[in-house]
Amino acid sequence: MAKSKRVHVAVGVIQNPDGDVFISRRHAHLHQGNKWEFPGGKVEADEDVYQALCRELFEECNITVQAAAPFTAISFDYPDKQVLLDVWVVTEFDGAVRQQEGQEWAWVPLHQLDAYPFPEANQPIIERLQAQTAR
Ligand SMILES: Nc1nc2c([nH]c(=O)n2[C@H]2C[C@H](O)[C@@H](COP(=O)(O)OP(=O)(O)OP(=O)(O)O)O2)c(=O)[nH]1
Ligand SMILES: [Mg+2]
Repeated sequence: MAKSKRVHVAVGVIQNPDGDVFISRRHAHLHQGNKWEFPGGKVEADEDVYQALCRELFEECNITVQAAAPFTAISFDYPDKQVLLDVWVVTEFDGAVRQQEGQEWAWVPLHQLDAYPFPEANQPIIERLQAQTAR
């Protein structure tokens, strides 16, 4: 399949002061439905990935991102879709995180992320987050 078919997705890792990560459960009818996800969505034609991250996190979580750092990028081929997950750690934001799209949500300690079924592409993201805080 042509490389141009790959969907570029901005993904945000949002942590609270305890280090717990905010995740939501994808609606059943969507691609990778019922799996848990980090907030985010597709980069639109008129924006760069950081703009997409800010827009998606406002739309989905009601926060205004003030600063974020690139964390990792995962290119993954599902049988039905090719994605590039452009993952950022949100380091500063205004507002209180609130799921805006009726999805189930949770704040989860890093070591408990394995208990939540994520899309296959997320596995290296989760491992890397957990490795950072392993002691
Ligand atoms: N947001 C997000 N998407 C993920 C993750 N892991 C993963 O494989 N994906 C995939 C699922 C989808 O194919 C794609 C993101 O699409 P999306 O449905 O969230 O896009 P969007 O928010 O722009 O939604 P829409 O406007 O198309 O309704 O990336 C993840 O952790 N977070
Ligand atoms: Mg989304």
